[in-house]
This record gives sequence, C-alpha cells and structure tokens, in this order.
Amino acid sequence: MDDVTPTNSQINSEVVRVDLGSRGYDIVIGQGELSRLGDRLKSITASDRVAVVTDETIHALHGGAIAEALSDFRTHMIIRPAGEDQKSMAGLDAVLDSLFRAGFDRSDTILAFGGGVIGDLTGFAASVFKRGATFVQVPTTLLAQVDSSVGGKTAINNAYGKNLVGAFYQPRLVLIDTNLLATLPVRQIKAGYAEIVKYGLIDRPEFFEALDDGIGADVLSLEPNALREAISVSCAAKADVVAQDEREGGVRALLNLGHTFAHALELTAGYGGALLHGEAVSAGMDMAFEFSARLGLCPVPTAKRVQDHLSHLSMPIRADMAPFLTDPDTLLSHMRQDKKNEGGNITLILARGIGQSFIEKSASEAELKAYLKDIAT
Ligand SMILES: NC(=O)c1ccc[n+]([C@@H]2O[C@H](COP(=O)([O-])OP(=O)(O)OC[C@H]3O[C@@H](n4cnc5c(N)ncnc54)[C@H](O)[C@@H]3O)[C@@H](O)[C@H]2O)c1
Ligand SMILES: O=C(O)C(=O)C[C@@H](O)[C@H](O)[C@H](O)COP(=O)(O)O
Ligand SMILES: [Zn+2]
Repeated sequence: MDDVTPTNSQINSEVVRVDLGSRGYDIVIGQGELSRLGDRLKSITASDRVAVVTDETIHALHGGAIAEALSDFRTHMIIRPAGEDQKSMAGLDAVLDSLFRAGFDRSDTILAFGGGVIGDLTGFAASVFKRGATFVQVPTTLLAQVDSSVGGKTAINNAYGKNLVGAFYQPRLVLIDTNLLATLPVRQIKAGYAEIVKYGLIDRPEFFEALDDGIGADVLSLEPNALREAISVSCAAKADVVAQDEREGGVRALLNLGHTFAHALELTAGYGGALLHGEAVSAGMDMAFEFSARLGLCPVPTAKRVQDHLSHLSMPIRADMAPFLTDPDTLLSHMRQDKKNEGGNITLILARGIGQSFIEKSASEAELKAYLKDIAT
C-alpha cells in the first residue's frame, strides 16, 4: 500500500494570529499538520520535555501519531478517562500529581491533546503548575478546533456550575490537524457545529447565510473544503474578539451566546454524558432567540429561522431539552451563578436579528422566570 502520510512540504497550512502582544500566538490549521508538531514546538521552547495530557479514547485512536510527532522529545503521557467529569478537582489533582511525580519544571511543555475537556483541564493545570508552565493545544474535536483551544479560558466545574473555577491562561501555540476529525463520532461533530454557527449568529450574518445555504451540511459531513473554511472563519472570529477583550470585560461576553441557558441545562443534566456542551449550546441559542422574540427585541420569524436552521441539520433545539426543563426555579438559580453577572443582575446575550447579538446586563428575572415556566415540561 502507498504511504499517504503527507510530507511537510505537502501540507497547506493556514495561520491565524491571536494578537495579544507578548502573549500572542499562532493557530496553525491544516490536514496532516500533526506531523509538523515537533518542529513547531522547537520554535517556541528550548525544553525537550513534553507532558501530553489526553484521554483514553483519543490515546487509543491517535496515541501512536502523537508519539511519532514528538519523537525528538522526552514525552510523558498523562491519560485520563474521557468525559466532562474530568473537569473537576479530582481530575486536576491527578494531572498535577503526575507532573510532580515525573519531575516536570515550568519551563517544560504541557500539551493538551484532546477535546475541550482535556483542553480546559490541562490549561488550568498548566496555569497553576509552579505558577505557570508552557502550554500548547492540539485539539482533536471539532468543538475544540473551532472554539475551546483558542482564547485562554481554562476551567473545571464544581457543584455550583460550569467552569466556575479557572483562569485566563493563553497557550503558546494551537496546532489544528483536521485529519484527526476522521474518527470523531457524529454526535460530537454536531456538538462542534453549534459553536461554529454561533459565530454567524453573533455578528457574521453572511457566514450564517453560507452555512444555511449548504455549507453547514457539508461541515457536518466533514467535506474537506467546507470544514477548513468553517474552522478558519471560526478561529479568526474568535481570535479577533479575544484580541480586543482577553478577560471578558466587554465584547468577549458575546461568545457566550446561548451559554447562560446551556450551562444551566448542563448542570441540571449532570456531567455524565446525557447532554454534551455543544448540544446544550445549540438549544441555548434557540432559547436566546426565542426569549429575544418574546421580549419583542427580535422578529418572531427570525427566531424561527434560527430554529429551522438547527432542526434542518438535526441539531438540538429547546424542544429537545424537555428532560432538563422541568424545574424553572432551579434553572434560574443556576443562571444566577453565571460569571457574566454583575451587581446581582443576570447578564444574557440576546439578539435583535441574525448577526445582531448584544449583551443585556440586566435581564428581567420576572420575564426570564415566566419564560422558563411557560416552557417547563
Ligand atoms: N475554553 C473554552 O473557550 C471552551 C469553549 C467551548 C467549550 N469548552 C468546553 O469544552 C468541553 C467540551 O469539549 P468537547 O466537545 O471537545 O468534548 P470532549 O473533550 O469531552 O470530547 C468529546 C469526546 O470525543 C472523544 N474524542 C476526542 N477527539 C476524538 C477524535 N479525534 N476521535 C474520536 N473521539 C474523539 C473524547 O474522548 C470524548 O469522549 C466542555 O467542557 C466545554 O465547557 C471550552
Ligand atoms: O471563549 C469564550 O469566551 C467563550 O465564551 C466560548 C464558549 O464557547 C465556552 O463554552 C466557554 O468556556 C464559556 O465560558 P464561560 O466563561 O461562560 O465559562
Ligand atoms: Zn461553548
């Protein structure tokens, strides 16, 4: 059989810069890009030690490829079980413990090889390990390639909600190899698509139109051109917002479209896999548009169009969340813990139209409660 591994010169890489001055970094996107990881690492660090944090599923599928890519380095593998419940104190402790036992220094590299769970957990571990070690992201899910590997939000969950314990800690490099997505289950591809369409709904109406015109369906079937376009538009959109507002003092909150609802649904569902983050975000965006229309901020047909786009692609909408919408009071109390809130008011990202989202810093709790009651099952 012919060897189809691309040589370095065959890889057609694209680079998106996250412009954060001395903390700025490249997002490198390409098919087969993993084979260049070693060279790229050598350009950002003098250390030859790398701790690779991954999960059992990814290790079984792609452990050989990352080991080969890092063959010039002394590599220490930290392999965690898969799943959101790894974003916990226990998960953090396990990663830190392994780094200490292996004798890592903060000048060594801690590399997240996985989806958003591994990325958020590893990034947080890197931020606190000896007050901060070199951190690199090699995302392996669509969601991580279009969103979680970029921008430096790292966190674990606790009993009060999602991502409530964490830090802003930027990676030094994000390396995206779209070939890694070939093994990703359809449910996870759809979860990633939610964060892609989010950028269109926030402030890129032309991107939403293109997705709605068929690119969205192509992305879901991993058609290479559509996939690459969606990943690079998403990374560029996120890099632009992060460069303006790294620590979410303002405009970055828009990236949370649908997330106040989503995080409350996820906490209600528990972190055991019944509801994925991207599934909750898909339904949460439907709810944000539905609630905006209910308040008279957004035309009803526009909210319906968003819902139709999602339904047409078999993405979750509010109606699919019935099992998690039974208790409006508890959902509201989860929403009161959201990190965007200020002065006791609930902050929500609402929309006046597609690509016209905005930050509402004092959403009416009475209206929100009435909405949650009306949709309760
Ligand atoms: N930091 C941020 O900015 C940010 C942004 C969005 C989401 N998030 C967080 O990301 C998390 C969700 O991330 P996710 O959707 O990537 O989920 P995940 O990390 O749980 O990965 C999903 C599943 O896919 C498997 N998997 C990963 N790569 C694979 C591959 N190439 N082939 C086959 N299986 C593979 C994993 O083992 C896992 O079971 C949530 O915790 C969410 O809060 C963070
Ligand atoms: O990067 C951001 O900013 C985002 O809001 C991206 C979200 O998709 C992501 O889920 C993020 O982790 C949510 O952040 P949080 O601050 O609400 O925990
Ligand atoms: Zn998200």
